Amino acid sequence: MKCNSCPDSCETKSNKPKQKSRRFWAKQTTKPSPPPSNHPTIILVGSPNVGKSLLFNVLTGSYVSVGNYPGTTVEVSRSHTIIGGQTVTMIDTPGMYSLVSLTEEEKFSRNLLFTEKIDLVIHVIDAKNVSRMLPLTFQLIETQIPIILAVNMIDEAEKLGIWVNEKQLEASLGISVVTLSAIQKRGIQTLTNKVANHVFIPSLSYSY
Ligand SMILES: Nc1nc2c(ncn2[C@@H]2O[C@H](COP(=O)(O)OP(=O)(O)OP(=O)(O)O)[C@@H](O)[C@H]2O)c(=O)[nH]1
Ligand SMILES: [Mg+2]
Repeated sequence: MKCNSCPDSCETKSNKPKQKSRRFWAKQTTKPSPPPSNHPTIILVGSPNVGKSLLFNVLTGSYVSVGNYPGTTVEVSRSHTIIGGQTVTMIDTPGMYSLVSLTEEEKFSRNLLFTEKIDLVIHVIDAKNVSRMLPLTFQLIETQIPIILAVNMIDEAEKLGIWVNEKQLEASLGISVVTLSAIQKRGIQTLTNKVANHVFIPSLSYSY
């Protein structure tokens, strides 16, 4: 559209090239689900900026972007890895605060839980803000998909004098809990042991 009061080169509102919003980008790049494989599927979910992608990289040896700001991940990443001697499919997701989702990214993550055959959810939370992140844990428990609560960033929490009692949390929530630091690779072996127990020896898992 031409602007009547300015030279031709003027960019009126409607002439301006439209920028791709992050939501648009997320919509376009999230790949459709691949055909179902026989491997157990494990999905990493949680609020933005809690370390899901770094944990995904540590667990799978892949490289997906990690950044110190919420919303780094805008597309779903998948990778195969060996846990307990067997192949599993691991999925990294955009951050979400709630299953009652509002943003496009949150909807992607939530929909994956209900459209794919998920064998285990790893809910990643920040050890510095456990109580703030538990509402999503409760919502995930309600889905009845087996769940492990991964309390990440214990290195930062410890510096602040915050100590997360894994056993106490397990007892009060009735689910497996692992405290870890993805950046220091602490707690990773405990996590993979618990993942293997859930996925390959379901009788050893918690029942809700
Ligand atoms: N100190 C510390 N930093 C961590 C740890 N895990 C992740 N981080 C840092 O936290 C920031 C966020 O990590 P990401 O893996 O991008 O977080 P995310 O949950 O994938 O974030 P979104 O993609 O926005 O949902 C990065 O700067 C990581 O290096 C940890 O255990 N300790
Ligand atoms: Mg991420």
